[in-house]
Amino acid sequence: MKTKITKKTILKFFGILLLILVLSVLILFAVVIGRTFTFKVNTELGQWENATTIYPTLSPEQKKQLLGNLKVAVQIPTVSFSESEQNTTALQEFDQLLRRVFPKIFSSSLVQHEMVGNYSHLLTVPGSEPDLEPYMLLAHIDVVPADEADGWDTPPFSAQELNGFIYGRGTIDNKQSVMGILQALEYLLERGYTPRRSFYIGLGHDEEISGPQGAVNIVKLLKSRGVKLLYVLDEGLTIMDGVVDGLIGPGALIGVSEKGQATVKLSVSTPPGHSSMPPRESSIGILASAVTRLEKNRMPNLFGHGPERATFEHLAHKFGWPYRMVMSNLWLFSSLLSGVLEGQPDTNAFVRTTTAVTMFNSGVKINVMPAYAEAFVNFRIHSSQTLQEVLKLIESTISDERVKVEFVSGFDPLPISSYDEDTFGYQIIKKTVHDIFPEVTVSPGICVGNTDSRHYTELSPDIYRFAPSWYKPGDSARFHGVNERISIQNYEEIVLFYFQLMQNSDIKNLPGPRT
Ligand SMILES: CCCCCCCC/C=C\CCCCCCCC(=O)NCC(=O)O
Ligand SMILES: [Zn+2]
Ligand SMILES: [Zn+2]
Repeated sequence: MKTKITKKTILKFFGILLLILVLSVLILFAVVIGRTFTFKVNTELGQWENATTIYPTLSPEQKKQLLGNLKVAVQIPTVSFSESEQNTTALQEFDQLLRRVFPKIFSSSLVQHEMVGNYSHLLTVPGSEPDLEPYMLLAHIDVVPADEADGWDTPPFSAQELNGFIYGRGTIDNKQSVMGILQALEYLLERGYTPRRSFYIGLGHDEEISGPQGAVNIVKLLKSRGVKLLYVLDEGLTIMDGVVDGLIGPGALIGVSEKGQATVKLSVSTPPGHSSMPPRESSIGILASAVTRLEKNRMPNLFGHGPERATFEHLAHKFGWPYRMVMSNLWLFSSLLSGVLEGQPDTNAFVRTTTAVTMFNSGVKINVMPAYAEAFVNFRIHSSQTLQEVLKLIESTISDERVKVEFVSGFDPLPISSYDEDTFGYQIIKKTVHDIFPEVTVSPGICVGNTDSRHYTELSPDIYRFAPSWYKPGDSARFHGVNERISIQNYEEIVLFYFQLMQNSDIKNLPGPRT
């Protein structure tokens, strides 16, 4: 039998096709809108046990005292330049400062204090209930170098006050945590506090050069004592305010992992000669092209392959329209968001392995062709890539036999700590943020820099990187840059945060989800 294709059948076919198309668009639209108004992964827990026996407040005298202590801490130039270039005089002076300004801690029969690796500090505070697993707070004493000539508004080790801020190297990386943790403990001890849950405080003196003497030896000592930690909290991410378009109110990002690293040395050797008869390409030119290829061909955008997706999903309900629709529907809009994020250096660091050419040396005289040129490139590895994968990509991107590529140092990204409703450390940090900063939304994040806590993986699966410093537009340039500063009010909040965290950590069990 022959089928007859009439005009009517063709119109009918297209009619059905159009109907299917319209229906699909309507369904898609309904799903997107439905999720936009109902999507919330950031759940709150139910009724918390009250562990706050000492209310977090500061008297005017205490505010004056804690500020004075921070200033003196910033004035001591505890600079780490390299393993062989550390200011050991300053580190000794810092030790004396701690003993002087925290007399309760250093005289208390409760607190055990040990020096590790010569200048790092380990404090042990035993709890009244030894069965409760201990936790640990980390911070570091050393700072990166700072030169007033780079454009500081005040000398970097003067700790001067300007418009309600203390300026100085270390004010956000990381003396605010060192002093904040100890100040909180000092005030708790003054008010007769004894913890239920034991805890440790580790203050490294060489974090800025990877912690080979400080963190590494503290971990060795704790391991030799069979210590296991419920959670670890170190420096890291901060409270973002006004830096994420569309986010209503501030967001505290708790680093649940940190990026890996790879540092490679690139070098080119060519015969030297007279600059009046140069070859077509010099060693500098060949190396410059290789470095340019690395900068131009960035590592792939891997948004959604690591915990950075969870960051936006946990904040989704706090975004205004139309951002909220995007964040609640990343199954559809992930490439849109990843494209926007790669536009700024700080958000770009979230979505890919970053490439930073940090050193470039060559040449001896203006009329001599350079025999040798070298450059160092520092990569920060995204959670979903490995060191080996990155090294392969570097080779294939350079793809020039004249350029020697040598591996200098590196490590894989750190394991991802859990951030679900049953995870004690994450939930205690989140609760403490809410106690001290009620307007802040808490979300997991990836720490883009490295911290001493990366040495602690054998002691605990749950390592978090967060300090409650405010991070506002323009602040990214202050980390290791010029005009590092902290507001006086923020430093008071930091002391109260640790004061409350120590008490909150005394809670025995987490509440179940809110019903
Ligand atoms: C939702 C996205 C918002 C993006 C905001 C960017 C987050 C940046 C916030 C804080 C800076 C992170 C510093 C981390 C500590 C670094 C410690 C350090 O310097 N270590 C040495 C090293 O990494 O070389
Ligand atoms: Zn730091
Ligand atoms: Zn640093």
